[in-house]
Amino acid sequence: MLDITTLMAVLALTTVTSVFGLLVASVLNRQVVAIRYWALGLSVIVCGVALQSVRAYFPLWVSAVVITQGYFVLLWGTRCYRLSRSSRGFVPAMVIITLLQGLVFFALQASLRFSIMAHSAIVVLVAVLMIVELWRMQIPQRALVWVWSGIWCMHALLYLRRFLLYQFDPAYINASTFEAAEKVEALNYLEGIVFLYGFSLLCVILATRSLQEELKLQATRDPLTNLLNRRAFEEAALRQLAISRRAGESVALLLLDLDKFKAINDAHGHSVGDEVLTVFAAHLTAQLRAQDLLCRFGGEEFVLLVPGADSAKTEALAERIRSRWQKHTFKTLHGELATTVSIGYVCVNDGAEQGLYRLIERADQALYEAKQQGRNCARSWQVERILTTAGV
Ligand SMILES: Nc1nc2c(ncn2[C@@H]2O[C@H](COP(=O)(O)OP(=O)(O)OP(=O)(O)O)[C@@H](O)[C@H]2O)c(=O)[nH]1
Repeated sequence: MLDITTLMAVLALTTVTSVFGLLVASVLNRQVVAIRYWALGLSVIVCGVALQSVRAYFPLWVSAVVITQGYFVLLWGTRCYRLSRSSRGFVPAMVIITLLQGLVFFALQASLRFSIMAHSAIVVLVAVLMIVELWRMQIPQRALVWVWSGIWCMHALLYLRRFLLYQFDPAYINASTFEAAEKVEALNYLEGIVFLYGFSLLCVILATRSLQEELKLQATRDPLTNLLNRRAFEEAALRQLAISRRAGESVALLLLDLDKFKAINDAHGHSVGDEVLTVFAAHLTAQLRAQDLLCRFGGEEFVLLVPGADSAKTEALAERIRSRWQKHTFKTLHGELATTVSIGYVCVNDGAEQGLYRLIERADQALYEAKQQGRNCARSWQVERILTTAGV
């Protein structure tokens, strides 16, 4: 049998090193909000355990509230991790949980057995929610989610066992002092050591993964509209064109340019201009299929690659985008604002033998035509005719 004093000393050391490691990691990974909560949660648990060790001066129910509170802070961190941002309402939520737990543990303070059972039930509940939170995320590295689940499952099972022992086993039921109860909990201390090291290591790995995702996003996305940026689009479009070429399928490329955008900026300010760009990006995204590639090409210009689209489909798509967009209105300080878009497109049936840059060049020529023809219209590079002149 393992010596309980040794186990407690190792557990204390583990807790201190884990908390220290997480605090350092939270300072180094400031962008990842979750790790701050995880570090804070473990620190709160450490404070609770410290209070427990000076129970001669502090009522035991206070340390029970503090320890279980720490678990809820960890849960809050995992929620922030899932949402990829700081979630509002942390302070009110924690105040409510503290009050509720305070009431429960204060009411149960006369019974060590029921206090320990309540403590165990709360830990089991939080452990289950910790697992659910991570599974709700679509993390591609499934191994991470499984290890996280394994660690929290083990923690939940140990506390469930503890709950059941205090419910049914006379040896535990009759342990009337904290010292006596501690002696039958060697397994919990042992698990605590594994849990703390495993959990803090996983927190650091998850934070690193989150940072990598963020960097990838910054490298491939336009920050204002969240569409593909030019570089990412070119890479994806070249890949798609090679696939289309092999399959011998048609492909369309559309260049879309918001009309008189400079005038919008000048009259209503840059923030309204930004709003128009964001809403236009959402307007386009809503009309596309998963395989279509949409990119903010620069300024108020967007490019769209539609695999498998023939001339008729492309014409219909361009017209749909154009006609629906002119119905959008924006509320501004100077009243309602409506904008229009000009579109130039090119459609090839031979699997895009011309290559990406040739297609862009041709769509650009068609767009130039559309602008020359008075804007708010779509022009094809092949068949030089205006699809509609509505609103011109
Ligand atoms: N608000 C905002 N404006 C931008 C952004 N990027 C580029 N612009 C502005 O977009 C305007 C583009 O103006 P122009 O290229 O003259 O085109 P236009 O006014 O739309 O005229 P036509 O294309 O001929 O209809 C410029 O004033 C840029 O400052 C952005 O991210 N946000």
